[in-house]
Amino acid sequence: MASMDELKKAAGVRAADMIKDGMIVGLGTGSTAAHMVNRLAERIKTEGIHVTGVSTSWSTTLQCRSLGIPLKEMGEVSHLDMVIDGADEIDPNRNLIKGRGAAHLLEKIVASMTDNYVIIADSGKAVQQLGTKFAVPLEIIPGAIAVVTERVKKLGGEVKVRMGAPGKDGPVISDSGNLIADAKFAPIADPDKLARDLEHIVGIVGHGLFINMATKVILADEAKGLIEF
Ligand SMILES: O=C[C@H](O)[C@H](O)[C@H](O)COP(=O)(O)O
Repeated sequence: MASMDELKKAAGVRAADMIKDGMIVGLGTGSTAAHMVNRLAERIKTEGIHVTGVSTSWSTTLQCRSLGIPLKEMGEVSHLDMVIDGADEIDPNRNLIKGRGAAHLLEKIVASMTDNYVIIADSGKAVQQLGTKFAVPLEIIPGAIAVVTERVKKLGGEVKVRMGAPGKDGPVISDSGNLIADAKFAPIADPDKLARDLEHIVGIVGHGLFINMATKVILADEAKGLIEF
């Protein structure tokens, strides 16, 4: 029986093998994206392909540096040939919840730079409706936490500031210096509307709903192998 990690690796390897020589590629964050980055490094070494990455977090940047993957700064580019990333929930329309690792704001900026956005995951991430298992991660300007909590409540969500244990006392602070919180909604009937409503709340600089962004999903399933849609 394949472990969860083996399934994530299968999806990561499949996506890394889609990268072509000469591409500039956005590299996501998380345990599944890490497998993709490892495979990309292996291809750069063994096949001699020239690929430049754009990282979505300090975590991925450090991994790329240790593996010798050349990187460009996010602020230097406005178009990417491809972006590959993991997700926390994926619905049948390829809408996503992302941000378990607090990287969703930078991941969304990078994802907005491509029309080739590939999501990789084990099949346990597939849901019929977003919000089934996960809360919606928010990135919030610290001084706006009280007003954001009130406004999100009016939309039916319960906001909890995410705590940094075991590696840090107090709240999780994003790579951009903002507070991370999670807003729990009942399964989300209209994710597109909720995404727009959250964008209208001053003080929220990013949320983990990724609507109509992914162009391909690769799911690794124990019984069915790789599923693409
Ligand atoms: O902030 C983290 C990201 O959105 C991740 O891509 C997402 O949480 C999936 O991570 P993993 O592949 O570790 O489940």
